[in-house]
Amino acid sequence: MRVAVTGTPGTGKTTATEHLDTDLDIVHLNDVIQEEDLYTEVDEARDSKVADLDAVRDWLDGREDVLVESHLSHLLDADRVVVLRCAPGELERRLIERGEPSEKAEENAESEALDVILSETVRDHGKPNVYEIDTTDRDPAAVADDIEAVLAGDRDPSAGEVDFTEYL
Ligand SMILES: Nc1ncnc2c1ncn2[C@@H]1O[C@H](COP(=O)(O)OP(=O)(O)OP(=O)(O)O)[C@@H](O)[C@H]1O
Repeated sequence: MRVAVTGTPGTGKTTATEHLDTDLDIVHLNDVIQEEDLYTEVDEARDSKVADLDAVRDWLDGREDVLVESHLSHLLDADRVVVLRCAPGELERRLIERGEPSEKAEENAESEALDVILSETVRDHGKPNVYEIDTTDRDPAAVADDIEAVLAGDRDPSAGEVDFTEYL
């Protein structure tokens, strides 16, 4: 089984997946992209690298029973996709606290309010394979418990129930 855990930067994918108790191999994809040079170019303006998704797919090919964590993971094949959500104000606060520039924090908060990643996920994977989890005001261990429920098949699919449009 391949599970993707996606969500806007700051929703807590890395932190929550570090708390998981699972037999799946956890792939922190952004680290792999850096370490294995799986990018096509460096975006100087955003101080980030543009991932080479074909190279990422090749790297993942043949790896069974993985949980792939990244804001890009929903762009890859997966059996189930977990989309972590966070209220935009709290998301911005988390990113600033992590040391991100305010522009980047604001941009991500707006993207979260607009459901960008959720929409892409539903478009590419279909609603029955999507599991939305709101992380606002929840600690990482509780979020990890919810992800474990998805892995165990104990949680129903959901998409669009979290509504942050009041922040727009
Ligand atoms: N449930 C939570 N409650 C409060 N703060 C959290 C929670 N989860 C993560 N954080 C904090 O928010 C920041 C972002 O978390 P994290 O790096 O796990 O997000 P991410 O979604 O993996 O981001 P990226 O896509 O950039 O890797 C970190 O400083 C982390 O300590």
